[in-house]
Amino acid sequence: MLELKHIAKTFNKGLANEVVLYTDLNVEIKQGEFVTIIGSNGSGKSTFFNIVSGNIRQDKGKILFKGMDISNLREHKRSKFIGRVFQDPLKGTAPSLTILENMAMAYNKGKFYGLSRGVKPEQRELFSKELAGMHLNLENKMDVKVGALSGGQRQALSLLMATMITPDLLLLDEHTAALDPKTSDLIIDLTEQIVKEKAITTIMITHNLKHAIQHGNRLLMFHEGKVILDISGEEKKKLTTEKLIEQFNSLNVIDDIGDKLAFSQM
Ligand SMILES: Nc1ncnc2c1ncn2[C@@H]1O[C@H](COP(=O)(O)OP(=O)(O)OP(=O)(O)O)[C@@H](O)[C@H]1O
Repeated sequence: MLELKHIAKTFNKGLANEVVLYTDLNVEIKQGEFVTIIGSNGSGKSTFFNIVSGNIRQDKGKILFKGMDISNLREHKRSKFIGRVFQDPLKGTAPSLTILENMAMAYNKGKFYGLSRGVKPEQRELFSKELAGMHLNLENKMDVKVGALSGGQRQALSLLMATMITPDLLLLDEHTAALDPKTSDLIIDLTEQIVKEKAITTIMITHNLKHAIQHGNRLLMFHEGKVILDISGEEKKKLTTEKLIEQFNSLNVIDDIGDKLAFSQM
C-alpha cells in the first residue's frame, strides 16, 4: 500500500553542515502490516516518516500510496489518510481545549472552531464510548482542559484522536519514549488494541527493543539512511533480544547502536 522508490534526501546541500541521508531508499509496506522500526540516532527513521507524511520533500524518488503517486501531495492532504502520533505528548493535542473539544476537532478533521456546547449530544456519546474503551477514566473528564492531563493521558488521547476516523496508515514516532516504563507499556497495549480492532496498517518507530520484538509482524532496522534488516513472518515471531543482538553483531554496527540496545533492554 505504501511504496518509497529510490528516495534521495540531503539536508543543507552544499553547506558545511550538509547531511547526505538517503541516496537510494526503497521501502514497501503492505496493507495490514504492523511494522516496527529500530535504528541508531540519526539513521533516518523520523525523516522517513516526515517524507511519507509530506512534512519534508524528498530530493529524488517517488512515493506511491495504494498505487497513487503522492510524491507531490501536500501534507494536509495526506493527513486525510495518514494518522501520526509524535514522541512529545504536547504535540498531538490542543492544551487550552477540553478533551471533548479536542475529540471534536479530530472527528471533524480540524474543521471544528466551536466550543464544547457546539458538540452534538450523539457525538458526545460516541466520544465517551471511545474514551471508555481505553479504561483510563477519561470519559469522566471530558470537560477538563487537556493541558491538565498527564503525559500518558495525553498520549492515549493523541492515539485515539489519530485513529478515531480510521486512517489508512498510522505512523507512530516513538510515541511512548517520553513516558515512564509503566505508562509506556500501557500506551503500547492500547496501541495494539486499537490497531487490531481497526485493522490499521501501522509503522512504529521505537527505541524499545522489547516493544519492537513483541509487537507487529515485521521489523526494519535503519542504519545510516538504509534499511539493513527486514525481518517478518515466522522469523519475526521467533525473534528474541539475543538473536537481534547477534544479527547486529554480524552486521558490524553494534558499536553505533550499543547504547540503544543497552537502554532498550531495561
Ligand atoms: N530538517 C532537517 N534539517 C537538517 N538536518 C536534518 C533535518 N531533519 C533531519 N536531519 C538530519 O538527518 C539525519 C537523520 O535524522 P532523523 O531525525 O531522521 O534520525 P532518527 O533516526 O529519527 O534519529 P533519532 O533516533 O535520534 O530520533 C540526522 O543527521 C539529522 O540531523
